[in-house]
Amino acid sequence: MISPRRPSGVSPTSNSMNAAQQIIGTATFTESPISSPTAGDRSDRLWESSPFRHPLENATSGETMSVPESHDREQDRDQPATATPGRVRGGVSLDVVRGLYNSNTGFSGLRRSNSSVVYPGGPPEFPPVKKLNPLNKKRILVSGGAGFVGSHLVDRLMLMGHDVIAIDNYFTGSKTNLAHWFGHPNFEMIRHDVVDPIMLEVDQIYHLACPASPVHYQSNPVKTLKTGFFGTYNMLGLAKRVKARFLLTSTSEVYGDPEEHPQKESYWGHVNCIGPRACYDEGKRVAEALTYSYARQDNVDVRVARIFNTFGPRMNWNDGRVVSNFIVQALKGDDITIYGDGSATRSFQYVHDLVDGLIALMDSDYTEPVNLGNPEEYTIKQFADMIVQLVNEHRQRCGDVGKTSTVTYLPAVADDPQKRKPDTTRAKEVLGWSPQWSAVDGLRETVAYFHRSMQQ
Ligand SMILES: O=C(O)[C@H]1O[C@H](OP(=O)(O)OP(=O)(O)OC[C@H]2O[C@@H](n3ccc(=O)[nH]c3=O)[C@H](O)[C@@H]2O)[C@H](O)[C@@H](O)[C@@H]1O
Repeated sequence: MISPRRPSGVSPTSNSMNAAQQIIGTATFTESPISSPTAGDRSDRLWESSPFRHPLENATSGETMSVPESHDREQDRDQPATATPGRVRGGVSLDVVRGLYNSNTGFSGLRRSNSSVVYPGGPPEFPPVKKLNPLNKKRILVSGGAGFVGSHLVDRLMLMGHDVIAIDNYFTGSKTNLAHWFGHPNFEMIRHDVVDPIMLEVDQIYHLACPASPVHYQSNPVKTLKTGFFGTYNMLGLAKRVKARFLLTSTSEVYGDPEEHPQKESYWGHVNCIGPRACYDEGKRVAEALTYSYARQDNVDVRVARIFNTFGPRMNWNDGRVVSNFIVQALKGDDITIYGDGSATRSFQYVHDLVDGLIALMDSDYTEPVNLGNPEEYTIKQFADMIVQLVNEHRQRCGDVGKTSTVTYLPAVADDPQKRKPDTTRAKEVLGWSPQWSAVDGLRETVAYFHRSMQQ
């Protein structure tokens, strides 16, 4: 394990003195929980012990869902994630989190602040953030904060009561994803491209900025490589200067088309360094190399998450990745486009699990790479069948009659990894983290989100 040398007197977990400490010294404050129906229980790990309902028997809504016949549950027996957590990390209510991406949120900060400088309808209404003891309140930078994963991370950190600065160049991110925080005193949004340096005072840096969809990152491969190298270099330089803890969001793509299955963190990978995916895969590999070089040479306090396929609300319709492509195609009744023969495999994790894992990793002492993914593995054909079935069931519930999609096979894409499944033993051991959402359960919410977005 790499153990960066720290200045004496700085504990490994406290990082450097946080911004709040610098301002208010040692005054003591009492933290108050967020004002939600379930407020009062502030355990970060409540979801780990709660007797949650099985996701396929949603007692609240009365909905039931059948597991697609084509998916062999046996293959998941090592990691059955079959619970829908009622809360997510940070003692935050899942209902509050959901409210931030569902249209009927009632949180109208942007609308009201824009209506008039004197707020005729009252002051802006924001989602309920925790009031943190300033000793625990951190100033946190999220690069790529307006993107799909970044915006969910910003939501969570804001609800937990931290000061959050999001930077984004809006190449794939969108201001709309964070509009509910505009004007909040704990939040700042900066248009900035990480390939250029930026000066900020922060305690923690979550470095997410980089397009992740093969369609996007291959559209400008030189820019993708610049983002991988210079973006990470600039964020690490900032971390070094202000002694912030730095977390790199790396990827399962560092394993390339793997010859080891499932993939452990110790696997060095099988990447074609001159292929069409190299701009992303090698960009992330050099980002990891830079990260550990700064740790060894300059004592930067680093964390590295290797993220496996992730999906959820706020994915772009035109993202180009398999989850959004298949859901949009199925909702429209269009053909489901399988590249190749459909035998390639992927393992899909819901975005809330990923955010839980990122925060757990940042707050841990562990400095080596950690896989964050859901080991539930599907062939792409199984996945297509499952999406068609989930979309049909959703439409039936909504009384929305539509054409059922059929599958069409297109030529395989170059260097497409043939199998992918995370070994999450390390995350379980060092973070106490494992996915809480089954793919089916997350997909059900995602299908509902895309359907609502289409109707709007
Ligand atoms: O979703 C992610 O998190 C990952 O997405 C991509 O990796 P990849 O697994 O290739 O993602 P997809 O483009 O979603 O492809 C998954 C599989 O579905 C197939 N696919 C995709 C889209 C489609 O319309 N049809 C289809 O058959 C692909 O050929 C591939 O076999 C990125 O390269 C990763 O960095 C990122 O972490």
